[in-house]
Amino acid sequence: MTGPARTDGRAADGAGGAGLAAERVRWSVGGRLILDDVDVTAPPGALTGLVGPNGTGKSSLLRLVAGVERPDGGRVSLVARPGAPGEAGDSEDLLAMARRRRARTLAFVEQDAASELPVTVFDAVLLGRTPHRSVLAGPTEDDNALARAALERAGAGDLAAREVSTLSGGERQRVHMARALAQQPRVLLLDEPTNHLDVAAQLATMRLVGELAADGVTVLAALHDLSLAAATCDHVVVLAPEPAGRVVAAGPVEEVLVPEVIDPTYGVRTTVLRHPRTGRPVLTFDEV
Ligand SMILES: Nc1ncnc2c1ncn2[C@@H]1O[C@H](COP(=O)(O)OP(=O)(O)OP(=O)(O)O)[C@@H](O)[C@H]1O
Repeated sequence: MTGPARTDGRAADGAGGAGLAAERVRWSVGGRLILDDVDVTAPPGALTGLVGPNGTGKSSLLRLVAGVERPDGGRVSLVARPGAPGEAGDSEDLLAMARRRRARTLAFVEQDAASELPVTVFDAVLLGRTPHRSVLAGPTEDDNALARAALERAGAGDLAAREVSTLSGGERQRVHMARALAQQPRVLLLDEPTNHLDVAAQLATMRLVGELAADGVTVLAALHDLSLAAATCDHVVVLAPEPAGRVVAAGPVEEVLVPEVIDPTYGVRTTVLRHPRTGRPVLTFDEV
C-alpha cells in the first residue's frame, strides 16, 4: 500500500471505481450444469443484489467470481472503463490476476464461513491486511489501526479479544465483514450478509454496505430477502432455475422486483406496496 493508511474501509489499491462483469459464465459439478451462460454486471460504486430461489447458483456464481472455483467457460473482469460500441474499453481478467493482487482487489464474505482455528477476532480481522504487506513483514501500526477501525465499523469492536470459535452466528458474521473491510477491496462479494443477524444488525450491515458503495466499492451481494434488496440495492440480478441457473432479469429495483419477474421465478403471487417514508417498494407474497 502506498500513502497513508485509510481507516474508513475504502479501496486502497488503485484508483477506485471499477465495475465487475461476468460474461457467459458456465459451471458444472458432478456432471450437472449449475450455471448456464450467466451474464452479471455490477456497476462501479453501487450495490448490486443477486437474488433467486434456493439452488439457482447464487453462491456458486460468487465463488466463481472470487476465484474459489474455476468456471468451465466465460470470463470475469474488472471493468475500469466500459468500451463504446465496437471498442474494447479498459478491463482486466480477474481470474487471470495473480492471487495476491486479486486479494488486494476483491474481498469475499462467504455464507456461514466457519473458522475452527484458535484465533482471536482481532487476529482474524488482521488477516484482511495480509495481501497489503510484504510476505515476511508483521503487521504495522497502520494495519492494527485499520483492523480496529474495521471491527468498530462492523459493530464488533467489543469482540476483539474473543476466540472466533466461541462466537454466535451473528457475531461471526460481523467479524467476517470486518475482515473484508480491513482488506480495503475495490470489489466486495457478500453471500447472504444479513444471515444470522437481528433486524437492527441487518439494517446496520446494509447501511454499511451502502456507505462502502457510495465510497466507490463495487458490491455484489446474494440476498434472500427481496424487500431488503428493494430497500437497499441500486441494481438487482435475478437468477432462475431449470434446467440450470440463468439470468432472467437485471436492472434497477423498480424494473426488476416486480410481479411479472418474481411470480414465475419463485412460484408465488407478489404484491408491491410502498414504504410510507422512503417510497421504496415493499414486497409481500402469497402462495399461488
Ligand atoms: N460442490 C458442489 N457439489 C455438488 N453440487 C453443488 C456444489 N456446489 C453447488 N452445488 C449445487 O449447485 C446448485 C446451486 O447451489 P448454490 O449454493 O450456488 O445455490 P444458491 O442459489 O446459493 O442456493 P441457496 O439460496 O439455497 O443458498 C445446488 O443445487 C447445489 O446443490
